[in-house]
Amino acid sequence: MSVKAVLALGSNLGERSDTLSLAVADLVDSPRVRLCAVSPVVQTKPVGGPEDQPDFLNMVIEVETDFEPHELLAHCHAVEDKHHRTREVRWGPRTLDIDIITYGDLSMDDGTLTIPHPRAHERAFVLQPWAWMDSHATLGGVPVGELAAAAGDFDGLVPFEPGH
Ligand SMILES: Nc1ncnc2c1ncn2[C@@H]1O[C@H](COP(=O)(O)OP(=O)(O)OP(=O)(O)O)[C@@H](O)[C@H]1O
Ligand SMILES: Nc1nc2c(c(=O)[nH]1)N=C(CO)CN2
Repeated sequence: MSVKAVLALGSNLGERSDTLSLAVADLVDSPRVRLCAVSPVVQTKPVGGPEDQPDFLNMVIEVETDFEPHELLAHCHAVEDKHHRTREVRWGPRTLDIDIITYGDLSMDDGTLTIPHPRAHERAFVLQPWAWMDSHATLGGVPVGELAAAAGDFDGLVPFEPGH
């Protein structure tokens, strides 16, 4: 049985825009994942972690998949690893981060995987591109555009214009 899932991607090291494009292609380069929707890319101020790290590019995608949640997480980690993701500093700079935001209407927390993502509701860098991708999307019953506007990092977000 297939389920719709929302994935959030972020990059603040290297060729950020290329990395996001390649990562989307890698994520859907599986017969078990189908791309349904892609958000605009936004440039965002880093939230948490070291203050001197570069700005992020962020985006979200919606996929349809028959991966179980942990299989999908492993698939995301494999794509992160392909793009040389390292894990040294919590919320530190990274070439690529992929988070599972929602998986159908599943709610789970088994210590390794929490769905919906536990910080998504307070992150404009996830919520605003999501609202632009899907104007009807809700999280916890609230329109994601409303959550984005109320998020502390909303003012640090601008549409990304390649070449600027
Ligand atoms: N919904 C989720 N999506 C992705 N990873 C998750 C999720 N829930 C729990 N995790 C766990 O979080 C671990 C750390 O993930 P990661 O290194 O991407 O964190 P982070 O991006 O630095 O911080 P944050 O979790 O705040 O986005 C993963 O290995 C995974 O086991
Ligand atoms: N702007 C921005 N800040 C972050 C991001 C991110 O993707 N964008 N990811 C984090 C950990 O997942 C922590 N902080």
